[in-house]
Amino acid sequence: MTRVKNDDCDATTNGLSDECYKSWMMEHPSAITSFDQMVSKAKGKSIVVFLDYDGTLSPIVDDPDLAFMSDEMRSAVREIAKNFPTAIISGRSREKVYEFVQLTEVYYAGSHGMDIMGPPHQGHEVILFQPAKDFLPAIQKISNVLEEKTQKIEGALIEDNRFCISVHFRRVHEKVIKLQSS
Ligand SMILES: O=P(O)(O)OC[C@H]1O[C@H](O[C@H]2O[C@H](CO)[C@@H](O)[C@H](O)[C@H]2O)[C@H](O)[C@@H](O)[C@@H]1O
Repeated sequence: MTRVKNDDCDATTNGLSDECYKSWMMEHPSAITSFDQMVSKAKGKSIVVFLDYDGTLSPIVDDPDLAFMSDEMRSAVREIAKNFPTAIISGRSREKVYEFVQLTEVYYAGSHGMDIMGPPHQGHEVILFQPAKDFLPAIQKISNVLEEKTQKIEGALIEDNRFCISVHFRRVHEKVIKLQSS
């Protein structure tokens, strides 16, 4: 198969082309289908596990407040964290992800990494990393503008993720989205 250079693979409104997607998959194969290769490459190396939350540990649902994780999934993550340092990275606020996950033994990176907290480790206190703290007033202003701009759009929802903001349009009718973008 011909490899397509990453520079030639910009995401378009239709997503990546088949060619680009296949090429990307060659470089980033599924851990499930390449499990043996992954294990052999990991030999002698330190392994750290990074997990996404929405759509990975929880199903995608219409209401972001109802994206609950199953007990089975929670147990699986707990088992992973017993064996490897484990982090959950999310666009959500760190507090919200913790509310869903409820595990003290993992690292949480909320707001796309702008709010990182590590578990207490070998007598040390929890690690907290919040590089965008000074920008909170500006982020709040942006949130207010977004609230104002979207309040008349039926189904639109603003989610305050502390160091970043999500504008949800999953429940906005397709016709309204087309109208707004034209
Ligand atoms: O980095 P992630 O943890 O994947 O966060 C990305 C966004 O996830 C959430 O939104 C997505 O899941 C919702 C619940 O299933 C769904 O309703 C929404 O349409 C998805 O985009 C979260 O609510 C956002 O704040 C995150 O940015």
